[in-house]
Amino acid sequence: MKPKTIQLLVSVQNAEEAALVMDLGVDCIDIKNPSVGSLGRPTFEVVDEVVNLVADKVPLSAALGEFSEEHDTLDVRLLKLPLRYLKWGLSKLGWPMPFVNHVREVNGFGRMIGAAYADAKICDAPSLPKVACLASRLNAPVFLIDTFQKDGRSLFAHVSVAEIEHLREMAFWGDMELALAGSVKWEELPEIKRIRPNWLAVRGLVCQEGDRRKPIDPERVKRLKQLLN
Ligand SMILES: O=C[C@H](O)COP(=O)(O)O
Repeated sequence: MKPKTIQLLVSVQNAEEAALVMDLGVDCIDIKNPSVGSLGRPTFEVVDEVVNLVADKVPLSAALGEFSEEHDTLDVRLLKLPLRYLKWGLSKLGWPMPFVNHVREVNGFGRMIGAAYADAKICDAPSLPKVACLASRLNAPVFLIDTFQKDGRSLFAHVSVAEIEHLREMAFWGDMELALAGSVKWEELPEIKRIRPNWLAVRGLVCQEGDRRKPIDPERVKRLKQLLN
């Protein structure tokens, strides 16, 4: 039996990049503002433009920012858009009840991703296993491991392969898909293919010069797609 392919999610910062990666056949388009953080929130206007452009051709996701600092300023119109996935960063989140209540209030069950930071200690976020349990209880469709600090170090600088494999099992029993992200590098792709998450989520890797704030380079997307197959 042919092993399942790892699906590719690419984070875009505007409709132009969304059109580009849609043509290149990515499996999910994530909308974010990389210049304001790991899960930097895009404006409603940018998300709306991407939604109108992509329609229902490719599943969409949007980053909402860091819950502890930005949930008061969320433009609720974002939640009404047809986005398959939503993700809040959980840095500085001590007691998770306000987050749990928020997911209930916005009826985010089934589309709020459990986004965990591999460098949780640096940003005072709940640990990876804690987010995995929380996400499963909130009926999250996906458990994502990303990095908070975009300082050139990938998720593998903070979490071992054995830990990721354990988390993959937790995700499986929690009925969630596993997504890996966090400044992933070309030379780490064989390890990622060996771990075989459901999703690989990238931004920096497919941007010009590997810089997540620069525009997406189509050649890098093509190369990544080839290497994942
Ligand atoms: O959702 C995934 C992130 O956009 C990953 O970004 P990155 O590859 O620049 O760390």
